[in-house]
Amino acid sequence: MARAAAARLITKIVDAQAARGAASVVLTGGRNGNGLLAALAESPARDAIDWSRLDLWWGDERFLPEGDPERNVTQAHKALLDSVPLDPARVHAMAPSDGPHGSDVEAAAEAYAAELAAAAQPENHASVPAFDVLLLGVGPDTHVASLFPELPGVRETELTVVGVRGAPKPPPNRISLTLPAIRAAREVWLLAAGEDKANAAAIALSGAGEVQAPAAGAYGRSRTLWLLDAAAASGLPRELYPPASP
Ligand SMILES: O=C1O[C@H](COP(=O)(O)O)[C@@H](O)[C@H](O)[C@H]1O
Repeated sequence: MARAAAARLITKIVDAQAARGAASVVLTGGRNGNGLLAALAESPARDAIDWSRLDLWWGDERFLPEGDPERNVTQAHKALLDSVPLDPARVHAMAPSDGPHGSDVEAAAEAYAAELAAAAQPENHASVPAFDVLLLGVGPDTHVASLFPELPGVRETELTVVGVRGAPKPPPNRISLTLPAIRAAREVWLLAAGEDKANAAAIALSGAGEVQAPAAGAYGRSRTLWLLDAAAASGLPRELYPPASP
């Protein structure tokens, strides 16, 4: 799944750069997101990307000190970013808990919302850029980014970025794009690999509400793709399950 998703992402970035001069991708943390980045790092086709014309954003961040090994940005650097010639000014990490906003997670969220708004194209009448691809790892509890079932973040309809407190998965403090910001992306790709994602995929794709199953509320303006391996797809309703190959 990671290799297939990486191949798709390379093509999408190259196409966006050809069409619009630059591409923008929102990264996700977690096992599936980092697996995709590691597969991209290993792919010889990665050289087709003009890395200096790629904007990278994050869908969420674990609010921890700079360089903490559990931060999504730290893991992304290790998996891929340190090995490609990105323009550092185009790598838009969320603030750490020992950064300019200290431990104030709401202030850090507000600052990221301002950075997104400054990069938004006025013609789109949105307060975030029209991301080419927004990646989301689906958690076993159906969370996406740091929007967890029933927590206030998933109910947010005005703000584009929220501070999250009391997340059921450590660490409790996080920063997350909201569903309205996620839905401003041209394409949203949800990644689910492994048996522990089977229930989450089945629930989100069976008509669940987004407050109970945040993954159900994540979709893009032009396209929404669920990229699953066989184990994660094993609980899908029969009509969604791909026909067996001959
Ligand atoms: O904590 C997080 O978890 C989710 C999913 O992670 P996984 O390891 O279960 O694949 C991830 O999407 C999110 O970005 C991250 O902060």
